Amino acid sequence: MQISVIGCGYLGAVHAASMAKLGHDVVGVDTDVTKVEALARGEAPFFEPGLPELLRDVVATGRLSFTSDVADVADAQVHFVCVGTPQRKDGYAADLSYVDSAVDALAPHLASGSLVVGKSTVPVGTARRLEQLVTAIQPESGLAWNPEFLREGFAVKDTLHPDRIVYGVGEYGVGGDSFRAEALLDEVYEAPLAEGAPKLVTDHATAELVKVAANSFLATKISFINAMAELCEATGADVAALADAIGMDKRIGRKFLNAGLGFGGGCLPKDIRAFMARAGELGADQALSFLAEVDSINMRRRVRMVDLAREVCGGTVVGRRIAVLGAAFKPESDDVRDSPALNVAAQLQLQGGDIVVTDPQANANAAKVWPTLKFADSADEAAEGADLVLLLTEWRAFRELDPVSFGEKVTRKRILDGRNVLDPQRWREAGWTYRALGRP
Ligand SMILES: NC(=O)C1=CN([C@@H]2O[C@H](COP(=O)(O)OP(=O)(O)OC[C@H]3O[C@@H](n4cnc5c(N)ncnc54)[C@H](O)[C@@H]3O)[C@@H](O)[C@H]2O)C=CC1
Ligand SMILES: O=C(O)[C@H]1O[C@H](OP(=O)(O)OP(=O)(O)OC[C@H]2O[C@@H](n3ccc(=O)[nH]c3=O)[C@H](O)[C@@H]2O)[C@H](O)[C@@H](O)[C@@H]1O
Repeated sequence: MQISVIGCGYLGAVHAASMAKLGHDVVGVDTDVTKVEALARGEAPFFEPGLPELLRDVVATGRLSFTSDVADVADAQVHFVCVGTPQRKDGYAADLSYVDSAVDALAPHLASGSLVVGKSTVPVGTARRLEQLVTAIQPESGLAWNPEFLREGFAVKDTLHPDRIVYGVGEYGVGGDSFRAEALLDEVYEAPLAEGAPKLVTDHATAELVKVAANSFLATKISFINAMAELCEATGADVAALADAIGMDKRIGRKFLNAGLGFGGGCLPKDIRAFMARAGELGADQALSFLAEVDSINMRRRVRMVDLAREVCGGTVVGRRIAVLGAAFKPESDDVRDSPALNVAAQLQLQGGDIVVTDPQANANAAKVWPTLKFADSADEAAEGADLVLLLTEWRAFRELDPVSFGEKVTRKRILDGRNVLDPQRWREAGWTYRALGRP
């Protein structure tokens, strides 16, 4: 099948390459010409495990190409919209300007019988509005919403082998027939469906809500355990043991109960805020008032880490050399959007600390956001002469540090484990002062 993917960022580049891997003929479209040129050479413009190999593989088959001109995709039967929906600068709502301009630019090129498929995360109601816009220009077309649940760091695997596939089909569907929209998507996802991925077909609004509800639930789970961490800190209890114990209840589950610095990234924080904003517009703000608490518990973790660093440094960080291990919002990613690690590093620098950051993949992106920070190529280099070490993104290289040899680099053996991933006993036995969020 001929497919286009509009917007080739973290989501779209992986989606385009994966669809070509499934055997489709795919054209990726992006307004960023540099990105298009890199992708056309088969180079991933960001770090994502498995993506470089996949891109090289499918670009070489000729099934995947890239363009910055949306007119080039007029022959496609299915068009996936994967552009960004960041938080607006003037509040919590999602900025839909990229989605609107992508669909506006695409609509005049839609062939009869083609389907526009939204994958970006949008406020409920967007699909219906866009469907009216699209069918006004090409009445023999339709629009479906097919939310994406991939995780950065596992994006290729999550796309090729999804936990579930959700289609939100419209009232009209292609040429007035919503079954046609479903049939086209079945053809796109033939391989994962044949592998047993569950499929859920619903209306536009439910599909849009499934996505933000899932991210809100994940965010709530993380803030729940971080609220327990606050209690643990007040009582001397251990949140890691608590998470293990409650997680053994199959109804609760241990996943997404890792307490620490909390959630960041280009999705969870902005999605819960956009969801609250949309609920307000719909007159249902009370229903989601708990998400404001989820957000503030999360943001408090960053403040707590900064306070703890100051406390361990004897009341001030002014002039203290602090090594920050991690800048990405999570391991296996170079994404620093709303990164808790980078936020803490920046706050400590603003308070007068002499901060050296190191991240296996995200140094360059972090330097674009905070050019005044110093960056090192390794944990050892960052730790040289440090008065304090902060582990803020749990890359394997940091989790596996040897406390004995690492201890030889620093001036003072003090470490704050912002992700609860080190063995406190081992580090203490090697002479370190070990502190973590939510642990005695
Ligand atoms: N990053 C992730 O892991 C996931 C993201 N999502 C959602 O997917 C959407 C995209 O997210 P990311 O890929 O992370 O964002 P991103 O910022 O990495 O990528 C967006 C891309 O769209 C391009 N673009 C903007 N306007 C365009 C236009 N008019 N025509 C063509 N290209 C255009 C940009 O140049 C950029 O390359 C968001 O709604 C996000 O919430 C959903 C699931 C996972
Ligand atoms: O909509 C999206 O873009 C995606 O958002 C998240 O994926 P992602 O942002 O890649 O990363 P997660 O693995 O969910 O982690 C998010 C943040 O939560 C933090 N986290 C995660 C788990 C945990 O137990 N504790 C915790 O603090 C991570 O460190 C990270 O900062 C969801 O997991 C995906 O299903 C979704 O598709």
